[in-house]
Amino acid sequence: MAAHEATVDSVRDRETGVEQDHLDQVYRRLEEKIREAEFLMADAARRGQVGTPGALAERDAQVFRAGLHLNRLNSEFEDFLFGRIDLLEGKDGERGPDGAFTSVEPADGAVRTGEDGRTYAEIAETLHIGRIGVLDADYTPLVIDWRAPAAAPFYRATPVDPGRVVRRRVIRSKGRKVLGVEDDLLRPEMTATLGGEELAVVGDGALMAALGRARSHTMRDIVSSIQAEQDKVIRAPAASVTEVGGGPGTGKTAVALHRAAYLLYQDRRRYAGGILVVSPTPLLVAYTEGVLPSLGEEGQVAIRALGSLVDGAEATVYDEPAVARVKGSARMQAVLRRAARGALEPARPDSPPGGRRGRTGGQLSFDDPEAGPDGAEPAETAQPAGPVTGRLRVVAFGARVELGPQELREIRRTALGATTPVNLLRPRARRLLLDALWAKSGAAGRHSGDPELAAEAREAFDEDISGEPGFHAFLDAWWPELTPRGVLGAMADERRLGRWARRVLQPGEVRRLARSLKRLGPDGRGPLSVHDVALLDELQTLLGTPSRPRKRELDPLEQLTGLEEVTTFADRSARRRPDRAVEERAEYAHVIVDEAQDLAPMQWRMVGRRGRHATWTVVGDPAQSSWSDPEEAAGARDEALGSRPRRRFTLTVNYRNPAEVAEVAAKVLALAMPGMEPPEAVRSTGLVPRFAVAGGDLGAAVRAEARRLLAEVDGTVGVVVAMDRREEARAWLAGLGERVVALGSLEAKGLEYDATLVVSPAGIADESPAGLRVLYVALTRATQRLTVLSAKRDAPDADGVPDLLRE
Ligand SMILES: Nc1ncnc2c1ncn2[C@@H]1O[C@H](COP(=O)(O)OP(=O)(O)OP(=O)(O)O)[C@@H](O)[C@H]1O
Repeated sequence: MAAHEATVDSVRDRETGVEQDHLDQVYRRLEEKIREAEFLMADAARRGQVGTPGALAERDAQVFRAGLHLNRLNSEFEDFLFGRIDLLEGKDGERGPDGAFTSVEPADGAVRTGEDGRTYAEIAETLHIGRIGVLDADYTPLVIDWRAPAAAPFYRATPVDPGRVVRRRVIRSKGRKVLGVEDDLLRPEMTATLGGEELAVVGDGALMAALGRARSHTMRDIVSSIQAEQDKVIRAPAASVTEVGGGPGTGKTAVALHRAAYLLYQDRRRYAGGILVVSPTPLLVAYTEGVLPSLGEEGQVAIRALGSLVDGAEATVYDEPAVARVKGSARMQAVLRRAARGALEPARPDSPPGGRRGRTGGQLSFDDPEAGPDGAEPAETAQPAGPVTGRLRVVAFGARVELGPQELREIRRTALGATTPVNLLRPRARRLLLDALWAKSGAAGRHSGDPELAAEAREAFDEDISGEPGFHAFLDAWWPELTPRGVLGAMADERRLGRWARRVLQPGEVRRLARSLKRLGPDGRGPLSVHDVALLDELQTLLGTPSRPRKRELDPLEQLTGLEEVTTFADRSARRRPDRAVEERAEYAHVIVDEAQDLAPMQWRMVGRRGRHATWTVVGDPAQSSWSDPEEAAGARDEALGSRPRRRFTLTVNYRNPAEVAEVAAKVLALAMPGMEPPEAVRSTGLVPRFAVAGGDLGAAVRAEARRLLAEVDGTVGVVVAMDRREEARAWLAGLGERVVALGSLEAKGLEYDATLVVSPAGIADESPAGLRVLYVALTRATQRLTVLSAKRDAPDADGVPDLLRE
């Protein structure tokens, strides 16, 4: 036995040494490339001193390329090299651009059958797979980029369909040191030789080793162990819409992120238009945002939480479920459309119209246009008259001309008759006012016989009136520039909101919505919820932004030399905003939606606007949806994705939860979505979930159980409570260290922990109509251990199993 172990160890050491030699060779080559890049930089600097425009432009281009190259080479990734495949001879002898042979099928004579009936073959090609491709000086591939076609067999080959792959090896390394190797034999029946020696096989299960590893608060890439069904999604063609379904832990998020890196590799030029990854929560953004840099991709991908999609807005609060249901509903479109127009009118006679930007109006030479007894629209004219009354008076051609409330109302109605965004209608409104004043002045009649004279007189009239400060002040107050936040703030007035929501929302819904929007304050600047952000985006579209002349401040040196046309890579990098690698774009070339099942209709509209001309990858699991009206959301999703053809994939294996945890979660799935099959858990740990019951002091019980879990696992512990218990739970866990976090049920989405403590399942299930699905999410976060802690309302049995989780 001891002798056998010694042999295994020596094979392992020898094979580790083989890979160490290869990695050393790779680093020698990388060092050469770094020296080349540095030389290019220095050379470019010399050219810069020559100073002719041609030399400067050339310098810039060279510095840009060399800088990019250096950046990539200098970042020493963990697991830079992570894979190797040993291949049979291919059918045709052609090499691809990465230097590897292209054929997938073995050549006819690649495998011999011996007299003993066994099969034999010689390995014809060995490829190493890593995060970026490296060619030797003679163009032989030292490392193949994981996204290159030649790397696909590393992920795709299975014993049933091995193609040319005989042995697949996962190499573990740190910096420049190879730590170990793990092999899979794809043709175990075959005796294969490499350089005359029989192919060695080391270890079993690189995937299992990866899955068993302790978790931290950031997600790792899965580049060395992507599974075949996942690889198909990652490499699916970019065109139109790719939809990916699959239960918890099947790798949907991981696959979506790897797909972003793959698409950039495939067609960098096309995706220079940017890739947007939309995540439901900032916590999930923080958890996932390190994955792309670890794959060597940063610049073109923006990962944004739903509450951070609108420039300048950041959601910091949650709405209670009943309010969220109203704000997220597609019905809000109609309410916002009316609010965007209705907010032009003052709420009260002594206050400016809702949401106006800028000036206060000062001494206005006009009267409140909405006052007067003859309102054709009683709802909008219900404002009592006040210090500002409803008339516009100007002096033209020495005579007073006046427009009364009814005329002004007519003019506004005509101006609003166009579908153009409200703020962009101001010039039209101004023109209509001038038309009306002109007509009323009677001047048109005086020149009726001479159109040329009439046109001249009209021009002079317009100039006169427009030049009057009183006319400007009137226009500013009567048709102010509205802001989305301002309109949202105006909707906090229940009476006005009631008018705008008539026949769309129920009175109870209006009351709840207005109450919630009070948080924004009268100017709309208060804290926003995730759902408010989608409303702001809708309003932005309805209101529009009038164009303003842009001032660009020129560096005095630039003015002298015209040098602003020539910048270096370093200049541009320095100008980049430090907090956001990618400038906020209005639209993207590809949009990836993670946890798509959670998007409310208004959020789909917001995301849809960012991908009107994009290709899409949409990943999600309906069984985990926290949105209460899936049908309404499906309609909005269809609208956002349009008529593009769809390609659908389903991931079937749960890589996160051990079978013991998955079994408990499946009980809730059966209640939440009867008939839906859970994904199959890939491993089992023998660690049965614990059921505990809290006595009188729930906080003490949570703290004690969290302590116990912290002692049992090396990594993280997530404590999931109902949303309204979040603050309390944070206090319960105070001082227990950074490995443990308290999460509201909606915040647990997409995350995972070594151990999870789910507190009062019934409390979570009763939170909203989607509560059971939210509970299913909570129960599927653990990679090793799960404890369910019941309170009285959970009606636990003698074993502590709550009512919801019993057979
Ligand atoms: N091929 C793989 N190799 C190693 N780990 C994997 C693999 N596929 C998935 N995992 C791991 O499984 C866990 C779950 O993956 P991920 O979060 O992407 O799943 P998900 O389908 O998005 O889950 P959920 O629907 O619950 O959010 C992660 O830790 C991920 O790294």
